[in-house]
Amino acid sequence: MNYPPRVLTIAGSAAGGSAGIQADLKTFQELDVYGMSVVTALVAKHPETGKNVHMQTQEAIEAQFATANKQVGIEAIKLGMLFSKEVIECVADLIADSGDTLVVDPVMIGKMNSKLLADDAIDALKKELIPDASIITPNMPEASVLLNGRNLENVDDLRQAAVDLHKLGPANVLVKGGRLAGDAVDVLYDGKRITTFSVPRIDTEHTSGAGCTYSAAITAYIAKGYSVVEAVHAAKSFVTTAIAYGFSYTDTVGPTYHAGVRKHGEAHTVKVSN
Ligand SMILES: Nc1ncnc2c1ncn2[C@@H]1O[C@H](COP(=O)(O)OP(=O)(O)O)[C@@H](O)[C@H]1O
Ligand SMILES: Cc1ncc(COP(=O)(O)OP(=O)(O)O)c(N)n1
Repeated sequence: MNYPPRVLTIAGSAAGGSAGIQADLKTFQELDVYGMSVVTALVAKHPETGKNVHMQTQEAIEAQFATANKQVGIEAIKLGMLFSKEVIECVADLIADSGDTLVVDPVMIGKMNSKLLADDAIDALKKELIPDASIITPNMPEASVLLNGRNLENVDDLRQAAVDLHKLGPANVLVKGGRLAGDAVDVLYDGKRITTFSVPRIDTEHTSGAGCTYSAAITAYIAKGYSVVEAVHAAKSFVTTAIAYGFSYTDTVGPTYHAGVRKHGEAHTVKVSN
């Protein structure tokens, strides 16, 4: 029997279910890879104290990783919210010799404005994890922070950002243009060639967790044997359909619909150009 590829997300738990570990595992399931998790923190706002980020101990992080690694085995790893310098250093140690595909989503701030990376952790992310990544997937504000505050406004800015971020050492850089005016264009740079992936912007505010869903889908497709370009193409199509069927149970920004492709048939068409 052929078993599905084993994929691990190391990220924060988003209690509301739209992002983080929850988005990653839903995406892994939709794409038929075997999902496992290391929870670094719980993100959930306490109604009285207002405390939003509840860190897990280093011991708990190490225990989860050891379980996934020894009891199951890992083909690909996705990193999401790590929050602190200490967790980044711990995760860097844990995965140091893994040789697995490594997708780094440099999560910093959620769409609801929750702070998901401490200021003093940015340098550690740049030095300890990004250089070893198979691909990094910053959105525009994250790319801007990684480039020391550079202003990014249009697709040409995204192209230059991808080229400059590549100098930090990752094999591939995907800068996501979710916040561009007009079409939703993402730019991939592999050190030699720029490829752009574009879809018409969908008129919705329910995009919570879109970035997590996208990077989880990229991880899943690479684990299934796609090249990086093929994986980004397929993942962009998957996340676009998830965004198209995004919804909300309340009057706040709602989740993307991870089951969009399964429930509604064909995934969205993505224009790919060099
Ligand atoms: N309204 C939209 N219509 C279509 N695609 C979108 C829309 N908003 C974001 N995207 C796409 O969703 C993916 C996630 O991007 P983004 O929202 O920028 O990430 P993040 O959730 O990390 O902030 C990207 O492919 C981006 O182009
Ligand atoms: C626990 C947790 N991790 C990551 C995010 C950010 O998710 P992302 O898909 O990058 O963007 P938002 O749409 O949520 O801003 C999160 N919110 N929570």
